[in-house]
Amino acid sequence: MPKLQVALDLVELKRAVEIAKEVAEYVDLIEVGTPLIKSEGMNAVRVMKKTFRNHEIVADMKTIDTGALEVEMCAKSGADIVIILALSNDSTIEEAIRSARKYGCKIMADLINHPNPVERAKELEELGVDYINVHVGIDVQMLGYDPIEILKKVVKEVSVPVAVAGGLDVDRASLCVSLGAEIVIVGSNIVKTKNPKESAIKFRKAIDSAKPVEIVRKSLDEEIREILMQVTTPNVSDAMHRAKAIEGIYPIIKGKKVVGKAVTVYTMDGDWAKPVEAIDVAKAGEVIVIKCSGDSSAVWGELATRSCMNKGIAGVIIDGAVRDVDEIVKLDFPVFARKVVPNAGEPKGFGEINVKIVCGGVEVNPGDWIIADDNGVMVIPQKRAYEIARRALEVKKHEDRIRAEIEGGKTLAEIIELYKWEKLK
Ligand SMILES: O=C([C@H](O)CO)[C@H](O)[C@H](O)COP(=O)(O)O
Repeated sequence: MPKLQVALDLVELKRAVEIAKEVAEYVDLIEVGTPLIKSEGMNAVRVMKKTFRNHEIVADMKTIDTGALEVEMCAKSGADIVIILALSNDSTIEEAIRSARKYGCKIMADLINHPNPVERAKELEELGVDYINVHVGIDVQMLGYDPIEILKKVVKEVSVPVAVAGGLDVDRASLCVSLGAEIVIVGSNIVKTKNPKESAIKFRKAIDSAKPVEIVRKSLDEEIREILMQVTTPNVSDAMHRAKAIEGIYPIIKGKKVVGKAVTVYTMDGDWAKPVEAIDVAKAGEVIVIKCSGDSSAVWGELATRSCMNKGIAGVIIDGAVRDVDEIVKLDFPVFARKVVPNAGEPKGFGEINVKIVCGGVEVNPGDWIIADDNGVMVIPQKRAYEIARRALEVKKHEDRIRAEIEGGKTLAEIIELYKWEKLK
């Protein structure tokens, strides 16, 4: 039977124990994740062992040196399996194995970031590791990779049990088992969900009735759009290390959300020629972002909005002035602007379409992704759009779980151990 391992990648031990209690019935192995070990040390392993006597406890040390010492520490603290890095020198792996045999635990070698994972897996088997873990780490997952293709190759080459990890969802977990994985490791998609128990039950079912599910990937743009529709501008800002929104630009209609690639416009105060011409340039689902040299006369109004809607444009962001807002509200179309005025300017045709602009202190290039909601307008550089969208989704998942814990009656400071994590001076 395939085994399910929950990876507790948190930094707070109390929360980790609570989540582990919620899911214990449905998982076989409980992993003290690397962040938890770094935050709480061997005490985390001890507490997990004492709390979950019927489970195998895995210490994700990611050891790369002093194999014997690190394995000894973990084994004495109650770990049944210690994860070391396949990238380690052979002597570290051999020392870890010797120590494991002496202190009575098993070694799982993690292929994370190894340049030749299939060859290394064969060597690791020769060296005598007990498990091989085909793993794509969290940062690399954010670039769009998963462990499936490497897993397919590794399972054909080794006979030690193979574990798999790396942002697995229920379908991928099921697929991995059908491909031959014996341990499925799941972190985020159990631990960071609102209801870890429900999520663990879904994974349990999926791996116990594993099927070769076909994973159909959408186009990159479709994936980005789909993810951004699920998150908020605060999630995106957090994912970008608290990046700022376009300053001073807010929605004309509250409760609207805009997601799409930017068609940029530079124009003079009140000169509405280029903004209106941009409607002909933009494709359905795109967002027109207009930088005006001033905001005393409107460059946008009701008729432009109607024209925009005919083309299926997702929204308009104006670093300048708009008018006819009563009509725009009736049309229910998302327009964000710096200022509302009654007077329009003249269509003179100064400016450019699809050039670099700077709106409210933020650079916007054609093709950058825009996400706008009641909090403001965030710009995501095109090159990093997929990664930032994925990271924003992780932020959202983390918040979903914290929200559920607040609903359980705790304070935010308690949950995230705020006082402990204040910067030491
Ligand atoms: O090992 C892990 C990662 O390197 C952080 O320590 C994770 O536990 C592993 O990737 C499983 O978590 P998800 O990828 O979130 O499922």
